[in-house]
Amino acid sequence: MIKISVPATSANLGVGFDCLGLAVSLYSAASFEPYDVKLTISGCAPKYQSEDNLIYRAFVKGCQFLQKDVPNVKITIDNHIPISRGLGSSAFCIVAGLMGADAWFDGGLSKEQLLDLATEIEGHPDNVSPAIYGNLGASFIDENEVQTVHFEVAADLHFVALIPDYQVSTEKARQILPKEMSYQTAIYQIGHAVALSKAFEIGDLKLIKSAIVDKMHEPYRSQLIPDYQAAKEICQDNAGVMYISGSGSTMMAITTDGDAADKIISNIKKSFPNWETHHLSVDTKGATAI
Ligand SMILES: Nc1ncnc2c1ncn2[C@@H]1O[C@H](COP(=O)(O)OP(=O)(O)O)[C@@H](O)[C@H]1O
Ligand SMILES: N[C@@H](CCOP(=O)(O)O)C(=O)O
Repeated sequence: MIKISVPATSANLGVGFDCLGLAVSLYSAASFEPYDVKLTISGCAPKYQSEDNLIYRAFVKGCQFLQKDVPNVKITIDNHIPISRGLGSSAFCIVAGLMGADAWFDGGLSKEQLLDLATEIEGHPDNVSPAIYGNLGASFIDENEVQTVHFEVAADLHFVALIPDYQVSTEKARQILPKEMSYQTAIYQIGHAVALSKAFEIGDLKLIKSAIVDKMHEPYRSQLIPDYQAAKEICQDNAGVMYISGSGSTMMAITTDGDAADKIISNIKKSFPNWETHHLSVDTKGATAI
């Protein structure tokens, strides 16, 4: 049996819209086995148990790229990444499906090929890059070729995923964004994004706090998260800083102190007892066949 484990990913990191993404220590896995009918899928809601399933679609794309007939397959999902919450559940599906096909045929796909194929399906590289490589990825697309570089993140940074009990669809969160932005805002974003990447690498929380403040998507998307302001205040009151993870609804807190992370969790639980929270570290390995 082939089993692919993929880390959750937190995209954008504030100012790095569609470019920056971080792999974190929360994992989902998908297993692939030969079967006697075309397709059977378990471990997900009935609405995802069809040929439209994103893991299967990526598996088919992987087979086609390797010029192999798509085999009958049983897919079993062991899911821990909440769906449509801004933690890269779609990147998990895409990377797992492609790597499943590669392992099935011993196809020898390079990570670069995997990243190109995964980005083609996802449309943006910021989740799939760290899902494949681990760590913090900075990526861009040039004439259909995806370029990515990786930063190791300082080990003393703590991440806390604050996951509301409501979803935000990535599609809707992209539609509400303005079509243009000014030169002035572009200059602001570039300077902040470059400084933020360094701040993560050296673990400088003071610099993270000023560099992470986004003007490109977060002011618009915060309107889709009714509890954004309250969550932000809880993080700030407990020596942390917070950004919208991916397109939301998850908000990610960063601290340099385990006690502060625990305080953020207990205060969030008091105000929002139905939210899920996870105290996370950075995943350094990316997706693996296990
Ligand atoms: N465990 C899963 N099982 C089946 N489909 C999934 C799973 N996780 C994610 N998906 C697919 O990915 C979509 C969510 O993608 P998206 O809205 O981009 O959210 P996210 O922010 O979690 O990546 C779902 O609608 C579904 O098609
Ligand atoms: N850059 C994308 C990232 C979406 O991430 P997801 O985890 O919400 O799928 C965006 O912000 O739209």
